[in-house]
Amino acid sequence: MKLQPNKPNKPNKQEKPLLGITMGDPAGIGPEVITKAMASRTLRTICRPLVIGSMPVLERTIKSLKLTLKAVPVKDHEAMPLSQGTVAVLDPLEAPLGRFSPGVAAAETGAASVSFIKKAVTLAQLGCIDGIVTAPINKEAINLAGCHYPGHTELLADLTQAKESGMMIVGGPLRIMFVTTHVAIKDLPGLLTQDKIEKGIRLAQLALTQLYGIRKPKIGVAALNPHAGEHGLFGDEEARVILPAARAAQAQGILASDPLPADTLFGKAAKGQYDGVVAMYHDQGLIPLKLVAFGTCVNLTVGLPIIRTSVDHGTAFDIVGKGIADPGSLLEAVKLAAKIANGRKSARSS
Ligand SMILES: NC(=O)c1ccc[n+]([C@@H]2O[C@H](COP(=O)([O-])OP(=O)(O)OC[C@H]3O[C@@H](n4cnc5c(N)ncnc54)[C@H](O)[C@@H]3O)[C@@H](O)[C@H]2O)c1
Ligand SMILES: N[C@H](C(=O)O)[C@H](O)COP(=O)(O)O
Repeated sequence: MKLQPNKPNKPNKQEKPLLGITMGDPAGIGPEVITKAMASRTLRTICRPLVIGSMPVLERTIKSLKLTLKAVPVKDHEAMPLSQGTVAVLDPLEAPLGRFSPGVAAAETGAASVSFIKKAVTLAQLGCIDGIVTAPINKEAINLAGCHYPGHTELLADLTQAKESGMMIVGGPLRIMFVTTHVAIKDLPGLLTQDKIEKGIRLAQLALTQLYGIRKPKIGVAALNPHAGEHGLFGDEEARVILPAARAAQAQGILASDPLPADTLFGKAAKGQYDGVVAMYHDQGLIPLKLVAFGTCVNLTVGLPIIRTSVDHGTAFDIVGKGIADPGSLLEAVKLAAKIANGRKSARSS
């Protein structure tokens, strides 16, 4: 059997989606969470998994965790072993990854993690896989390797030439779309523009309607400053850019709120008053998310031409090699990618 391009016009509804799972930074906990997830029965009931990563690293991880799994190499467009107990691995590196220090950011492992992502994107674009699920990269390491991106989100947007895309993270009762991602707090006021906030609201609307099937989602738009700026007393971003963006979205029929004090908005969303929230910056949305659901949240890039989900955690260098990394978020990311892929297959065949 070959890793053939899937036929978009004749989808096989019975077949589980084929998902490429990128290893992330080999010096982080990516290999461990992938290996643990591969050993669980759940994963194979959801999808046909293909690990895109370093073969020797995966073999070492299986050994150190004392798991009865066998890593089987897969070359481009080649046979794919799918039985329980085997892990199909596509290693795209020209030479096997050499020795490296686990738990340390380095150019070599950073470069490897970028190669895994690029390979997965190519396979998804060719239709050989139905979507990609990414294990964590280390942003410092990819930058040491000369890949000057703040994260997967922006790299994937460029690789796929997405017109409009952005980061959404879902977990527990919260679905949060981010206007900015990895930026310094001191640069935030200059980076928050009406255009970017409108885009965040549009992407939240897209995800909530198309992926979650909510016909008229209620979207809470977070303010930036304490008490939503208190009429200019604590900042003018609300009046200058956030309110105009919210009003522009409202004029298009989107049920977006005016800017709301962020300290109470997330609690309201958690109780179901909002279907999703647009957060102005990383920690504004990620602190509530990770407080209520760390380990089960899923990061989703909305607006890409390919399916991409990811874990809610990073490379966790402090626990590498200890055998205690939790694969929960990876399993949730696989479930969501498979659900989206199945939905698209059904839509194509109906
Ligand atoms: N999806 C991604 O690629 C992604 C996501 C988040 C962070 N990162 C990157 O990871 C690196 C480290 O970031 P960080 O230290 O802020 O966050 P982190 O998530 O790596 O670690 C934060 C804390 O959570 C713990 N932790 C994380 N994942 C865990 C798991 N699966 N099981 C048990 N404990 C876990 C760690 O041990 C650590 O104490 C950075 O380079 C960051 O940019 C990547
Ligand atoms: N902000 C995310 C988190 O903290 O979980 C993560 O760093 C996302 O990064 P990517 O753009 O690499 O998905």
